[in-house]
Amino acid sequence: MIHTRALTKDFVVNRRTTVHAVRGISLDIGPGELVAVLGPNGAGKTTTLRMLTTLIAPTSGTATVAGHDVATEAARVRRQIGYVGQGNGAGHIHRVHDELRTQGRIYGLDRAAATRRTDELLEALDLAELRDRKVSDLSGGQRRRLDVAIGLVHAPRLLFLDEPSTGLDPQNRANLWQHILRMREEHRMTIVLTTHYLDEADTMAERVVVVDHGEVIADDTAAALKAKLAGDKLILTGDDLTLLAKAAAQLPGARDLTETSGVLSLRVNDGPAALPELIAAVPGGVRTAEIQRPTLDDVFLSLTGRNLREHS
Ligand SMILES: Nc1ncnc2c1ncn2[C@@H]1O[C@H](COP(=O)(O)OP(=O)(O)OP(=O)(O)O)[C@@H](O)[C@H]1O
Repeated sequence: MIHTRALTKDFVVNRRTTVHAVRGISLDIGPGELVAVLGPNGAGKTTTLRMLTTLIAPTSGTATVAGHDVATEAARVRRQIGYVGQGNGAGHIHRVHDELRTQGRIYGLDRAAATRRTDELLEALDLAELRDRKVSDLSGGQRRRLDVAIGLVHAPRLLFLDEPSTGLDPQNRANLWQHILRMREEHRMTIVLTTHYLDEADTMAERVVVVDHGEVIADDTAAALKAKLAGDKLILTGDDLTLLAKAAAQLPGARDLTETSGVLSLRVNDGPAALPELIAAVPGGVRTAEIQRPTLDDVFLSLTGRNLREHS
C-alpha cells in the first residue's frame, strides 16, 4: 500500500540554513495495516505524512502510495487516500452536514451520493444529532470526529491521521478511537497515524515506527520493541545486596544494574521468568521484588538516551 525508498525532505529556510526534516526514510506498509509513527517534536512525522499525501514534494527518494507515485501521479494518489491533518480543516460557519456534503462534492461525488455518504458518516461517527450545528459550535472531540468524517467522505482505502487525538481528554480519545477502529473494520482500511501519545501507539497500533531526527530508528510491534530494546525492570531488596547483585548479574539479559539506598534495580529480558530463577539462586536472599514492564518511553530511551515525553 505504501512503499518509500530513501525519502528525504529539506526545507531551505534561507541562504545559510537548510532543515533536513526527513533524512532517507524507507518503509513498506501493507494493505490493512494500522501503523503508528511515533517520535518527539520535530522528528519529521508530519513532513513524512505530507509527502505521502502529496501536499509537499520530496527532495529526493521515491514513494508510491496505493500504487501511484506521489511525485508524478499526485492526483491519483489523492483519490485513494483520506487525510486528517493536525489543524481543523473544517470551515467555521458551515453547518455540520453542509460541511461534509461540500467535501464530498469536492471529491467528485454527485449530489445524491454526497448526501447519502454524509448521512452514513454522521451516523457512523455519532454526529447525527449535531447535523444542524455550526462547525464552530462543536466541542473539541466532536470537531475531531467531524475531521475524521471528512477524511473518509470519499471512502478511501488508506487513511492518514496526523495526531488524531491531540488535545482531547481521555474519554474523547477513547471515543474517537472506537469510531476509527470500527470504520477500519467495516472498510478494511489501511491506517497510518502520527502520535506522541505513547499509550496510544502502544495499545492501538499493530506496528510502531519510531522516528527521530528524520530517520526511522525502530520498526516493529510495540511488544517486540519493548522486549528487544527495553526489557523488564526488576526492583529488589534483600539482606545482602552484594550477594543479590552478583546473582542478578547472571540473569539472562541482565543490564543497567544499580544500587541506591538499599534497593537493587536492573533490567532483564523476561522479568517473570528471571525472578524465580534469582530466588532459587539465592535462597532467602530476596526480601521484596517488583517487576516493572517497559513502556515505549523506555524503548525510546534505550534507542536514543533521551526520553520521549508525553504531551497532554
Ligand atoms: N515549511 C517548513 N520550513 C522549514 N522547516 C520546516 C517546515 N516544516 C517543518 N519544518 C521543520 O522540519 C522538522 C520536522 O518537522 P515535522 O513537523 O515534520 O515534525 P513532527 O515530527 O511532525 O513534529 P511534531 O510532533 O511537533 O508535529 C522540524 O525541525 C520543523 O521545524
